[in-house]
Amino acid sequence: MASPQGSRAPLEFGGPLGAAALMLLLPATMFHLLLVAHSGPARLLGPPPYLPGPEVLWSPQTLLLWLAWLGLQAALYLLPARKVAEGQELKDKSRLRYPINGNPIYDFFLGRELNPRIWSFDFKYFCELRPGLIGWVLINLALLMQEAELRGSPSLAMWLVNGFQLLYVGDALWYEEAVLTTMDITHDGFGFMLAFGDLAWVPFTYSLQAQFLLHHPQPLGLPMASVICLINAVGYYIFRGANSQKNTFRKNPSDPRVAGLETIPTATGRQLLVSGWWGMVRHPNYLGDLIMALAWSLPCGVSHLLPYFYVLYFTALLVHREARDEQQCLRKYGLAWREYCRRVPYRILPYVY
Ligand SMILES: NC(=O)C1=CN([C@@H]2O[C@H](COP(=O)(O)OP(=O)(O)OC[C@H]3O[C@@H](n4cnc5c(N)ncnc54)[C@H](OP(=O)(O)O)[C@@H]3O)[C@@H](O)[C@H]2O)C=CC1
Ligand SMILES: CC(C)CCC[C@@H](C)[C@H]1CC=C2C3=C(CC[C@@]21C)[C@@]1(C)CC[C@H](O)C(C)(C)[C@@H]1CC3
Repeated sequence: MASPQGSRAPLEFGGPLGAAALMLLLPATMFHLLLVAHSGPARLLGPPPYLPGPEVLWSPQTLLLWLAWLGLQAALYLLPARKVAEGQELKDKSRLRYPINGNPIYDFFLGRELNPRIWSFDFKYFCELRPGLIGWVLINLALLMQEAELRGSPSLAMWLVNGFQLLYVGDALWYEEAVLTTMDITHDGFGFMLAFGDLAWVPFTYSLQAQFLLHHPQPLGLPMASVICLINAVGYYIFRGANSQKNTFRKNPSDPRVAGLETIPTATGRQLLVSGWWGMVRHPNYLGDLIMALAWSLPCGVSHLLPYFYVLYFTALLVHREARDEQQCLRKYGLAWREYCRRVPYRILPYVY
């Protein structure tokens, strides 16, 4: 197994200090969001309405339920009847690495092991998708049912949020293999960031809009709902189009769907797309994802900032992620990457950023 970063790779996320701060801030933010979503004023920036005592936070049944959920997902993951896909080849496959003076806080946050496995059970790949994403959909569904119980039927806003996010998760599971080329799998280790991110942050904060709607019902008329559906459809079209175009190209550049696209050759033998979606901005998939994020918040109205937390967080995450990817591509492709940046100057939003 290899370490995700070489010993001289520059530190990311603000190094050990940034990593330590994030490990305190992220769980605190998650609890704050959940407490505030349930409170009357639902103020994103105010103090939490109350602090739950340990008797509320600790429940053996909940722990058992959580372990059963992970156990079930692990059992399904291990089923022998499954498709096996190949991941990216590691550069130093044949060499053992001995970490010297690694920073424990930074390493704990980003993880030292790139592919922690026991036999064929890959912890990072397992956690990245199924438990958190399906858990998110189940939490949304539970909130929808609770709303039906409380008010006679689920609101239109709740249906939209559930529908949009179900489509997003369904898409991720349908194109499961594509996760193998994401930065999380190819570059990042399996540390606090991904373990907490996948298993806690995704199901609990990504379901914030549905949690908000349960406690703060919002009127939504059909014309506005149609506009929001259109926004989500445009976002999904860009997100899926861009991701599929790159994945098809990376698998087989002479596939007729991508063979006509203009490319830049690189010293590694790989090529960079410079027309189609990837000629519009350098991260068209992020743009689509962000448009969808907006569509998930709009059904919650504009009276509160809280449901827009996801849009704000996600913009920050993708801007930071884009910068990290940029550094990695510059290291990988050198001059060819500079040429790509010259030909496609905007990163995420055409003519703006
Ligand atoms: N919902 C959520 O919380 C999150 C969702 N996402 C989504 O995950 C998806 C994957 O994102 P991510 O892993 O960050 O990165 P991308 O799928 O955007 O992949 C970036 C890589 O694509 C390749 N590439 C870049 N430009 C080109 C080009 N012009 N032509 C060909 N290949 C190119 C490079 O790798 P190489 O050349 O080695 O192939 C680069 O490192 C995105 O859709 C994103 O929106 C991401 C983070 C969080
Ligand atoms: C806790 C921190 C603030 C941030 C942690 C980040 C993680 C939550 C995200 C990093 C990359 C992710 C991806 C998805 C979910 C969120 C995390 C884990 C993804 C599985 C969502 C569905 C998409 O279709 C995808 C492209 C498969 C995503 C891959 C990246």
